[in-house]
Amino acid sequence: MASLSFLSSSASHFSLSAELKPLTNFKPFSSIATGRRGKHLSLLTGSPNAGNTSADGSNASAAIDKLWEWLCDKGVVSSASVVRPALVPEGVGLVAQRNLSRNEVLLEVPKKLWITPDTVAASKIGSLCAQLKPWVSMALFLLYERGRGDSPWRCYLDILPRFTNSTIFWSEEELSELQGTQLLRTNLSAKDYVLTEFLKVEEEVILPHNHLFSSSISFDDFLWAFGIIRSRTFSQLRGENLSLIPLADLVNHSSSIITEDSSWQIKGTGIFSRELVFSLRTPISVKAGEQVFIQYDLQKSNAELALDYGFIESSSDRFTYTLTLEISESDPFFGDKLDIAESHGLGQNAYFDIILGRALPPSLLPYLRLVALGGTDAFLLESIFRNSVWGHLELPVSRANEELICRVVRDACKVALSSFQTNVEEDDHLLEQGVLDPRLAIAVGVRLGEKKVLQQIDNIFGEREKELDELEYYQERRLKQLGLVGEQGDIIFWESK
Ligand SMILES: C[S@@+](CC[C@H](N)C(=O)[O-])C[C@H]1O[C@@H](n2cnc3c(N)ncnc32)[C@H](O)[C@@H]1O
Repeated sequence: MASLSFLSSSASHFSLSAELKPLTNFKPFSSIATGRRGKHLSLLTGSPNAGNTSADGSNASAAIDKLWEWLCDKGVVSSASVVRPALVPEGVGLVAQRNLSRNEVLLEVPKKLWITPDTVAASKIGSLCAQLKPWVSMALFLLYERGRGDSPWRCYLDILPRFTNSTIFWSEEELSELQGTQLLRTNLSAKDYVLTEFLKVEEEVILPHNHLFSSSISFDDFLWAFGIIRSRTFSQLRGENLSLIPLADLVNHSSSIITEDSSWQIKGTGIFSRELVFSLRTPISVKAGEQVFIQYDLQKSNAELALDYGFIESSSDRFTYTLTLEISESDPFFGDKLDIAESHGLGQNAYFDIILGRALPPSLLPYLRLVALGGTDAFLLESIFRNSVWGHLELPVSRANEELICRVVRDACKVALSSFQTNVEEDDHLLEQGVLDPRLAIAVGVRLGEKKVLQQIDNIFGEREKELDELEYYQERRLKQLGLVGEQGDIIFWESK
């Protein structure tokens, strides 16, 4: 992911430099592209490379029917169930079998049917996976089970898509539409991360135990498993709690559902509530025959939605640009600045998500002023100011400091904007033209959003630059506090009579 980075250098002449640098804040749970486009409804039949596309929908429908039978056998669903899986525009989804009221329970999946790190531990490959990260062990488990002819998970594996429109599955050509975006960098670091994990697990587990895996496992296979886990796990079920919940993971996302309340819960049932079930509810009322949707995660930006699930939204709240600021180690005041930043919950590097149409994050300006602080303003870094310095940084410190942060931010925005191939008008025009390929629509939406946020940041600091002469700075505020400035801003002198 690209980000704006402001490195303070020689504070004595207030020089800051702006550069684009990779952002390393891809959150794992938090190249090789498959080269397949568009059609998302491709279901697995044994291996992603041998999957049937569901262009005619018949193979997909057969796989859905088998899943249903399997779930009936397990006692999870019955003819009385209120939802059933079906083919929908988003792939497979859950369709209401009768009118449903808000908060009605849709399904309950017992823990024995979840795929979790515990499921892996109890399997034949469990002992090999003990030291692995939860998601890596689950990825390996999916691939191990996929390779077994008699897998007890076959009916579930067969409804998993071969790919989604997540950017991790895009071809180089498709990715070129993201040129200049932070998403492109994040996607790269995500794939690098998966590759690193793959090479490690290949060397430590897969190759030494080749006989356990019926076919060789490639990076493409591992990436598929990563994409499946990433797109199908519920937001709060991460780390050790990472779980794939068959049937519940068929529910699709809708932007029109904006409730903050979670649509699911894990609760105890049976005698003494000992058996855990995953219970999914509908956040809104739904008519018989309509698809049930939930809100996946209100906090995710469009770049995160594109990377995790392969779709974006049009809401401006989803468009963000992450500013990365850094206190340079070569700054003569590095230690003091770091100390001040850390005592306010920030560090040597600080990331600020700027959201389209929203005010700047409150700690951005103080941090920027801190990074830029130097010269005659450096006295604020002295230890006697340690308890009050942040308060001073929340307001303009000096004209030079304020001018410097405006200039650096605006220069960095211009550099970032110049790295896109298209401008806002061209992207708007493309979107107005109508139906785009789904991946191109994601690319255009994301790059347009990032550019709009960059323009917004540039405008904010541009306006600030115009006000530099009117702003009140530290010295003036201090004189006022001491009663040394008159009503008109004139300095009061005491002359001896
Ligand atoms: C948890 S799965 C839901 C089941 C999935 N539709 C399937 O066919 O298996 C999440 C995936 O469904 C698709 N999806 C869910 N909501 C969507 C939406 N609003 N628009 C487009 N695709 C969506 C995306 O491919 C996403 O990665």
